Amino acid sequence: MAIRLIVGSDKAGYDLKEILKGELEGHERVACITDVGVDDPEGSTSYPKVAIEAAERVARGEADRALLVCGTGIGVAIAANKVAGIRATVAHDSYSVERSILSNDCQILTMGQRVIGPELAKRLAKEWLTYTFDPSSHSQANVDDICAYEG
Ligand SMILES: O=C[C@H](O)[C@H](O)COP(=O)(O)O
Repeated sequence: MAIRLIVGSDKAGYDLKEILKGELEGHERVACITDVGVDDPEGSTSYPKVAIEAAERVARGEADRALLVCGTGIGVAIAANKVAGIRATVAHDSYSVERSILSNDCQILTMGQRVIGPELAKRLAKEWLTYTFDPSSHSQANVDDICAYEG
């Protein structure tokens, strides 16, 4: 099933967010893209506010996944993980991107504009879309333990 995707960033991630949005628009695995900001390179909304807005939309079932960018990818991951039910991680390599879905069933992938180049980021984002968590895999029990802690 095609993915309803959210993208978002602070100003430190704006350029890469725009590049990734452009790359994924019209992708066969993407049903739609909702951009929760920032809307320009000087946008003043903080990374926690953008990340929490995106994560809450995913948690409410309004979108399936989010791709968030800040300077490092760390801040948006920390903030998104504060939202109940959300599993978010920064990843800048192919194996971690794969395992974020297949091991951890993460709904949110984050990247850092100051860390990764745009061509690798585009490739990883497209790879990310090809993976689907298998609830019959052994990894489900691990994810269940995370969910059980959240209550
Ligand atoms: O994780 C935080 C991000 O990298 C953010 O874009 C920049 O945060 P800073 O300005 O506090 O370094």
